[in-house]
This record gives sequence, C-alpha cells and structure tokens, in this order.
Amino acid sequence: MAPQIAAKVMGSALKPAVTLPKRAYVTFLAGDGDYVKGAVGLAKGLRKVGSAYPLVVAVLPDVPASHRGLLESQGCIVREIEPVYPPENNTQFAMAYYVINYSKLRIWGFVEYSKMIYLDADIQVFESIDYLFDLPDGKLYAVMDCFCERTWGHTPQYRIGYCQQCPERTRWPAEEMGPPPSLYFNAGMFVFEPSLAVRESLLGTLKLAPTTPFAEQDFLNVFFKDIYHPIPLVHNLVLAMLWRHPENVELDKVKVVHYCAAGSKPWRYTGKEANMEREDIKMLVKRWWDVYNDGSLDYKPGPVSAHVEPPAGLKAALTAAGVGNFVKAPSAA
Ligand SMILES: O=c1ccn([C@@H]2O[C@H](COP(=O)(O)OP(=O)(O)O)[C@@H](O)[C@H]2O)c(=O)[nH]1
Ligand SMILES: OC[C@H]1O[C@H](O[C@@H]2[C@@H](O)[C@H](O)[C@@H](O)[C@H](O)[C@@H]2O)[C@H](O)[C@@H](O)[C@H]1O
Ligand SMILES: [Mn+2]
Repeated sequence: MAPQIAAKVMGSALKPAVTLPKRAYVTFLAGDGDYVKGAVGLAKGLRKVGSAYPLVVAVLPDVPASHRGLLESQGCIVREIEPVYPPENNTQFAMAYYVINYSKLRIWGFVEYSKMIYLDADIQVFESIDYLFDLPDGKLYAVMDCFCERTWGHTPQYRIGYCQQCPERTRWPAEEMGPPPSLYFNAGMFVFEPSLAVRESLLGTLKLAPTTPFAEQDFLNVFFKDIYHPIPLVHNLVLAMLWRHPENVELDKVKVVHYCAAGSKPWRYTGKEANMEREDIKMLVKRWWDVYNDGSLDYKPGPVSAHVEPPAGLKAALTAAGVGNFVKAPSAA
C-alpha cells in the first residue's frame, strides 16, 4: 500500500474513531486501619487479570496521606469523599462500624465515569470481569446475598429458615406472612452508572429512611428494588455460601471472592473463628496473600496493559496495509 495511504490508515488507527466510554472499578476506604491492605490487594488483583480499567479509591477524610500515597503508587486514582451519616438513630447495626458504610453512596457522584463496578476492599478478583461493563444500562447488577448467617437473626426470614438462595428448602408462608422479601443483593459488589441526580435522590431519601442493621446495604436494596438485576454468584462469592449453600457453589468457576465472613479478612486471618479452619477458606486466604505479596504485580507506569480491539473495518485495513499485529505470522518455512 502506498505510504501516504498507510499513513492515512495509521493516522486513523492512532485516533480511535470512537471515544471509549470512561469506565472504572471503584472501592471505598475509611479510617487509618488495615483495610488499605485490601485495597492494595484489589489493585494488584485487577492488574493480574489484565483489566483494561483503573481502580478508583473513594477515601474518607480520615484516610492518612501515607495510605493515599501507597494507593497512588499502586496505580489507584484516589478521590476524597465527604462522609455520609444516616439520620440520628438508635439502630443496632449488624456491625457497629457499618454506620460509615453509608458513605459509599458518594460514588454515584463520580460522573466522569459512565459505568463503574463497585468492589469492597475485602474482595479479590481472580478472573477478569471487565465484560460486566458491557451489560445494558439502566439496571443495577449484583449478586444475591444469603440470609442464613446469625447476622440475619433480626429478620423474619432467618427466624423461619427461609433463604432466597434455596427458596424450596423452607417455603415462604405467603398466606400468613404476605409476599416473600424482594430479591436482595450483597452490596459488596455491584455494576452501576454514576449520576448526580441519583446521588442527590439517594442522599435525600436517606434523610427520611429508617436506619436498619445492614445499613447502606439495606438502603440500597430498597432504593434500587425496581432495577436490581441478579447476576451469577461467580461474580461475588459471599464466603458463607460455602457452608450454607455448597450446592450453589462451583468454587473452580468463581471469579470474585468476597472475604466478608467473620474472621475471613485475609490480612487479619487467624483461623480461630467458626468455619475459618475449612480447607477451602485456607486456600482462598492463601490465594489472596499470593496476589498481595507478588512484587511483579506492583504498578509500573506505562501504556494501558490491555489492548482495545479496533473496529472491524480498521482491523481489515490494517491487515491489508501489513501494519500492527494483524498481519498473519509468516507460515513456518
Ligand atoms: O474500617 C473499615 C471498614 C470498612 N471499610 C470499607 O467498607 C467496606 C465494607 O465493610 P466490610 O467489607 O467490612 O463489610 P462486610 O462485607 O464484611 O460486611 C470494606 O470492604 C471497605 O471497603 C473500610 O475501608 N474501613
Ligand atoms: O454495611 C453493611 C455491609 O453488608 C454486607 O455484608 C454482610 C452481608 O453480606 C451479610 O449477608 C453477611 O452475612 C455478612 O457477613 C456481611 O458482613 C456487605 O458485604 C458490605 O459491603 C456492607 O454493605
Ligand atoms: Mn465486604
């Protein structure tokens, strides 16, 4: 191909015909404690699976400069957010610290991104889930939670032994208790679209909403009830599923592990709490540490690792022009 045509093709190859929508993973960090290890591990895990998107860390003002610097040195985009407190309440949260988790709501304000995947800092991604960014807009995608742990002791479903993970085990007695609870997602991982209007609506509604034991998770489930769409649990394995619903788990297919069971935070793991001596838990904690300790996964500034497939037409033109890596490797002579 004449050089000026190749240059033209190359020219268009260098300026993508479409600007890709801005997408990013986002996690949340509060305090000066050890959750920062979770965020660093998550940044390294996403790099290991070759994600094409950055990790934004929404930090509360109490996250120290040293932790923010560590996250930036691992390629994270650190964004400070203002805390969000629920109205005055005397709620007995399932965990006292859950009250700070309402601050997660601020991430709807990250409108420089068209789509984001939220991941708790106690989550690790062991296989790429970048494809979830291509799910249709207009929904909130997340994995269904489980109601069988004692932390659910305050609910009617726990009291009768009902769980959405196995609705046939204990049938919901609709005749005496009305309709069963709506599908309920774990708020440690969800696919969402930032929007200032939604953020304002979330914050406004929160002022009027009663606080409840699972804090912002309960609130988000009520708020997004009509657009919540369940996705397979391989995208957020809540560890309790391993002993509560093993029939629903194919561990070798799990892509995302959520270390939310009591005693399972890898950076605090002692093996002493209930279920923590299980072989699968020990294996998953080790997998987390293998990523966290892998120096080869530390951030090295440079071009984005994952390559973006050019539009088909351009690919054909580049192949014809013999440029880029679309040229068929010369068959071995
Ligand atoms: O001291 C804390 C407690 C919580 N978190 C953040 O809030 C999320 C939700 O808390 P956690 O994962 O402990 O709740 P769980 O999923 O275990 O119920 C964590 O993953 C962190 O991202 C934090 O940064 N510092
Ligand atoms: O602030 C409330 C939190 O509620 C959720 O954690 C729970 C939930 O998964 C229960 O079903 C489990 O039994 C429990 O262990 C676990 O801690 C979210 O993971 C977390 O991000 C956050 O929203
Ligand atoms: Mn969590």
